[in-house]
Amino acid sequence: MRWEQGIFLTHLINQTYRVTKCLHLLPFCVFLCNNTTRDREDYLEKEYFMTLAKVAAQRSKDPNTQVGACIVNQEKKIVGIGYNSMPNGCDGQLTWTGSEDGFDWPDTKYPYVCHAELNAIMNKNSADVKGCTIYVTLLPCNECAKLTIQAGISKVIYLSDKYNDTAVMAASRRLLDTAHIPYELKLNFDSINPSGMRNNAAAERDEEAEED
Ligand SMILES: Nc1nc(=O)n([C@H]2C[C@H](O)[C@@H](COP(=O)(O)O)O2)cc1CO
Repeated sequence: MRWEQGIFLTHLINQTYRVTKCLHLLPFCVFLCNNTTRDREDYLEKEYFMTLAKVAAQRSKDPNTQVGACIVNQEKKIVGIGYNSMPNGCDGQLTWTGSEDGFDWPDTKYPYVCHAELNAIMNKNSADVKGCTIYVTLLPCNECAKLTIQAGISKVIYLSDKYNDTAVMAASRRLLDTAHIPYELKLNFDSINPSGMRNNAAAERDEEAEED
């Protein structure tokens, strides 16, 4: 061995010794790297937007079914939000009567109510909603499916399909399928009504009546 090689070897041994002295810090460095430089992976996305749709639903004055919708663009920005309501200026002047027996169609809410999807699209704060995803707490009806298609929305995520077996929803699914718009049932949320405020209030009233 030449003397230059000797010096180099001594230097190498010295460095290795220094590194091994710090090896106990390695797990800490890995922890730091994992926790400070990487994005969290379990952040909310679909649940976040669906929760906003659920909150919007709570603004509805429909005593029977409250629906909310939240439209999100490809940058994951909210561009529209809405809930089922009577048309502007018509609050308190039209009935909320639903499908109860004994009422003709013009005397129910159905010809008049603006669905959550329509309101979310109309409330948009962007030029259009092309390529957006709509989060809606109830599967869109055929009229809203048409609206969704014509507005250029490219995906539907819904929470409840309580009217799944009706002709209206069959037509809606046919429309969405034909227009190649995927619709996805977002599970792991309570259905829209059981824990709703109206029902809680009704349950509380029932409990109070039972106590009296
Ligand atoms: N996708 C939907 N968006 C909506 O905003 N709605 C609204 C219209 C009515 O106000 C209510 C349905 O009333 P009911 O038939 O469950 O008492 O929900 C309904 C659907 C489903 O058809």
